[in-house]
Amino acid sequence: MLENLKRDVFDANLRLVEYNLIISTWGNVSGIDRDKNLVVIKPSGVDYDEMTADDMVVVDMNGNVVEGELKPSSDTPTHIELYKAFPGINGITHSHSTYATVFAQALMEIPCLGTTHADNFYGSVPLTRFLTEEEVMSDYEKNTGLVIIERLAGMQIESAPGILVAGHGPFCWGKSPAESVEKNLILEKIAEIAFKTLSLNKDVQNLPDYILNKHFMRKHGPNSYYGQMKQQGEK
Ligand SMILES: O=C(CO)[C@@H](O)[C@H](O)COP(=O)(O)O
Repeated sequence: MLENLKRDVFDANLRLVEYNLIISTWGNVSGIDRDKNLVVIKPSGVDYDEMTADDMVVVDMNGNVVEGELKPSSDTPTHIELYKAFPGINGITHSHSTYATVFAQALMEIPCLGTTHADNFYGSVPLTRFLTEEEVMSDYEKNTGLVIIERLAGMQIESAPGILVAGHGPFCWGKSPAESVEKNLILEKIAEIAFKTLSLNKDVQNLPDYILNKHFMRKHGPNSYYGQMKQQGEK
């Protein structure tokens, strides 16, 4: 079942390796069939060079395996919570890409210091809080999804196609599994540039709002959430 989506998810997972966003079996990419309300995700702990499209695991929105011999990614509950909360996304990538993970472990949002950042993220790349001990012990992966949703409350998903989970790493999303990987690649480059910029000048100021707005609106246009808000005279 869902052979085409399995192939898309498989190809997207291989892109994590191709783009050097992961090592070992770190990270995972999933996709969702919104008509069938089923998620396809990478199997847990399987080497990418041994993985096949047929190994992709199909789960329902409660995380129950509908098809697949292997155990679904350990982060499956996180992916499911994000799909439930954000109906506009159809692909999710989680990795431990180096510079994004450095900011996540340093408990720092990635400040908007330049135009390539402004083209892709409206302002700083957000950071979640740590999960509480109770959240970790009760349902770690589901609660990881819930703290992401909590942090993004009031924001538009297109304005921040990715987030940093405190002490953990980045989660990114898009209209497809492939797009969610591209967002992680962009996030990782933005994080690297910001890290090196701050290493040169720790007191550097953020990009002025008028440049941020120009770039974000040029890329996302007046029909985007922020385009409409700007037209209504709000931030
Ligand atoms: O976040 C983590 C571990 O911190 C996971 O991304 C693992 O690194 C990969 O787990 P599987 O997808 O293989 O279960």
